[in-house]
Amino acid sequence: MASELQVPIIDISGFAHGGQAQRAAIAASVGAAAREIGFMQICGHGVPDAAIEGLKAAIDGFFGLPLEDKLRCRPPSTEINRGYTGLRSERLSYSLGVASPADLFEAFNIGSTVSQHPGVALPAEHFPENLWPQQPAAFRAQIETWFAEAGALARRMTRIFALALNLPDDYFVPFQNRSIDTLRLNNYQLPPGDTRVEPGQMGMGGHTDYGIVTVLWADAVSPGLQIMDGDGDWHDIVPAPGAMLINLGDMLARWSNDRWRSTLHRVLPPVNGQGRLIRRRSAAYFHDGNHDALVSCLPGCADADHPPLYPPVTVGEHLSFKLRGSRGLELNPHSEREAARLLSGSE
Ligand SMILES: O=C(O)CCC(=O)C(=O)O
Ligand SMILES: [Fe+2]
Repeated sequence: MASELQVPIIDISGFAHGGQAQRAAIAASVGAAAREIGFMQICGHGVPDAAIEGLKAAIDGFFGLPLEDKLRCRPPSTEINRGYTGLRSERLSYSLGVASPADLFEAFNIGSTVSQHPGVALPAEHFPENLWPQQPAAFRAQIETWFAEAGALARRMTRIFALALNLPDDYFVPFQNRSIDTLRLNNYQLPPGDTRVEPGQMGMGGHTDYGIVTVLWADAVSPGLQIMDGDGDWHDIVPAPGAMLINLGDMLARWSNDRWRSTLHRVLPPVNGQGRLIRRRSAAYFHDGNHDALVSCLPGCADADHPPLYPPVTVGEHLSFKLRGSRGLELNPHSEREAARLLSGSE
């Protein structure tokens, strides 16, 4: 049985304008959560309630459309991480090279585009234009507001991370000033009467997030999100009222040589123990870093007893392998460490 794990709640409101001691105390709490769990709940995050209400309305409005309207927002190929992806079309565990049945979520993806960076040469594959639906009318404005708020919070977190790693607070800026950022709106909802769940099938299969940091808004619905601890046991996570979940991605695990965790997580199928359908929503903002940022072990995170665990990789290469797995359904052969953790975990 999965038990609930206390994910620390950290108030970061004093970070922007607080004194040195206050900033150091916040960085110490964030560093401890990054080391011990890889997930934290942030309050004092500065994201207005109205932006959260707008996000929820946009999710409800879009996913409530008839299927044929949603299918009109599908990208021309799975290589384009934009627009609508239907139920049972992705398999997140493939991003780690682990086979599983198709995931029981539908999603809508939005991201940074080439046109937002005029005069900068960026690879179109990582910055495709967005595929906005015509309806609901307010969707685009609500989602663009959320994208800006979550992106600002992600960048605020990277300053705190830098201090917690004994680096200047702007250390990560050269790795993130043209960052590939994507927002995935997730809707875990089976159509009425369709309670088919295959053995091992998940709402979203076990995976780590691919980039630097994820800002996750999620419904306080359980069973839902689970994270794996260091012993391979899964724990239910329900966000505290008003808190935003923050989890570290693979880039911070690689930079820190696994001192910090890119925690495995998954979402259980949207059906409760009695076979009743339960709906759950989430919005994951992935702050992934510049496509050409070369990520290798940070100074101070390796020594004779702790040699670097990962070869250097660019953000762009890493994302391509991961997305070819989860979206293209080609098992990723480059994630042995994380795959071994997923396979050794409890059911
Ligand atoms: O739905 C959730 O709570 C988690 C979503 C997630 O892990 C993701 O989109 O990467
Ligand atoms: Fe995730």
